[in-house]
Amino acid sequence: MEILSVASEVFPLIKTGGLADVAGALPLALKPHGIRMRTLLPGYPIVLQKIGKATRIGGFDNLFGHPASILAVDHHGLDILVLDAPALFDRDGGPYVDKAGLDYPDNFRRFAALSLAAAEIAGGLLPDWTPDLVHVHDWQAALTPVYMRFGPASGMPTVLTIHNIAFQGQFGPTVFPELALPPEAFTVDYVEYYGDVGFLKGGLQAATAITTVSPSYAQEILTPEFGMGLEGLLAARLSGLKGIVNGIDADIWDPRTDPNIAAPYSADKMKRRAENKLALSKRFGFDAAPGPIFSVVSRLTWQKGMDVLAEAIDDIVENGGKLAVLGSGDPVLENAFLSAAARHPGRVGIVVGYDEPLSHLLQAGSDAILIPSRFEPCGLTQLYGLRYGCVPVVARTGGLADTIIDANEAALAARVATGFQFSPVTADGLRLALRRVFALYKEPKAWARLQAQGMKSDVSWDKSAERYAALYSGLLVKG
Ligand SMILES: Nc1ncnc2c1ncn2[C@@H]1O[C@H](COP(=O)(O)OP(=O)(O)O[C@H]2O[C@H](CO)[C@@H](O)[C@H](O)[C@H]2O)[C@@H](O)[C@H]1O
Repeated sequence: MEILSVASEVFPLIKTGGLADVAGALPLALKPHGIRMRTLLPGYPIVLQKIGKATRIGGFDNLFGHPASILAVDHHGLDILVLDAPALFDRDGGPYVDKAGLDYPDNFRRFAALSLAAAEIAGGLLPDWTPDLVHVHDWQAALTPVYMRFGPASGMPTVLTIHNIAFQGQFGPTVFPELALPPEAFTVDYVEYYGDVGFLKGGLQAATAITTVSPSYAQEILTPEFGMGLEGLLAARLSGLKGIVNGIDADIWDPRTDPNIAAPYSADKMKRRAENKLALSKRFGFDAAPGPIFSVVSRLTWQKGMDVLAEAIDDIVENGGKLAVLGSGDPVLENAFLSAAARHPGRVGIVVGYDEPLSHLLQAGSDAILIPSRFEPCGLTQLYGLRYGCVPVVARTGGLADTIIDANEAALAARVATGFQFSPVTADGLRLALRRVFALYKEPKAWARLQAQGMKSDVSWDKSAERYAALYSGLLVKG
């Protein structure tokens, strides 16, 4: 089976969040199922630099006013197609925002171009390859199924995966004439969305099947609280909606071989984990007092409940804990953590920014990772935590609820607990959970069992890749 995957970020070429991890890991996980997945992404400068020499296998004389090429390359086992369109992607800032952190004003055009290029590939642009099915991710690729409906690949099945319904790619109606879509696409059946143009909305209407990244989130987005305005549309498409939980790349995230950590360890050789805790303490300037280190690796945003955590920091310190934060985002929240670090020297530290190697050391060296998200489609950091014996403390929502087994008395007695869940997502809710964490941490045997149980959890892609493979096969049979 030949599949074209389309995403705006793909690890290890470009990553700003979990989408990249998934888009980079799924193709490898599908290989044993006889599926060849080629992944199209934009040719940002860093991507072109990382791929090095690539072959031009097709192109456009005029893609939204400019020439563009499709480059092909094998990058560490990933079959990569790059849309090299310098007028759209050769920019100084990040993939979506400029150096000042502002959205590029032509984002609608940049990601419409990605989607149109994908639809053209599906329609036979490349002389030697057409896919059997197209799988697109998030709003940046969501117009692909819409373009396909109006082009030569109109009969080809498509899958749209929602990684976060909060990001919808909504633009004013004036962009519509620039999208090279026929007038009938500006209707409620396609991209028209309360008078605006909705990229995700159009994709949800046009895709053959819709998935999201956990079964609980698939249910939640049917409600007004989590659906962010799209709950009605999703309810109408219920038979085509499925939740498939993310896995993790077990080679990149392996404490036995991870080059980013201070000392390797495994479930049966946990002693050396302490060296990582020491290295982490040094990196964050922590004092030598005993007690658990809590970590955060996250965008610092309201979605991630970081304001709630900021309120509970003093309690962590009063109970003898420490907090190491890696992240960036909302300046108000960055400042809240910076001032907590100033208030509690040796106990609270924050690295503002994005640091992939440090994110590994945090999983290997801290005792527990805090994920107090208000909503979480899947979440990956709790899965990394499980694999690294870093106990996840999570809000009971979305994929967090699906992947962590709360250490309540019954689960502890049955030896199936893997972390802590709490709700509601308030400072008091979190404080109650922290109280349970501190109590269990004081029982080294019980704590070690919790870590061991987590490390035994299957966080690989195996089962989920099977589910995607079954979904694709079903669509192809129907098609
Ligand atoms: N400052 C930093 N430095 C280094 N690494 C950092 C970092 N901040 C975050 N990361 C890394 O970025 C990834 C974030 O993963 P999340 O699951 O939290 O996804 P995110 O909310 O971005 O995306 C959405 O997509 C994913 C994938 O489907 C869903 O799991 C999730 O619920 C949904 O919100 C992790 O690999 C994490 O280690």
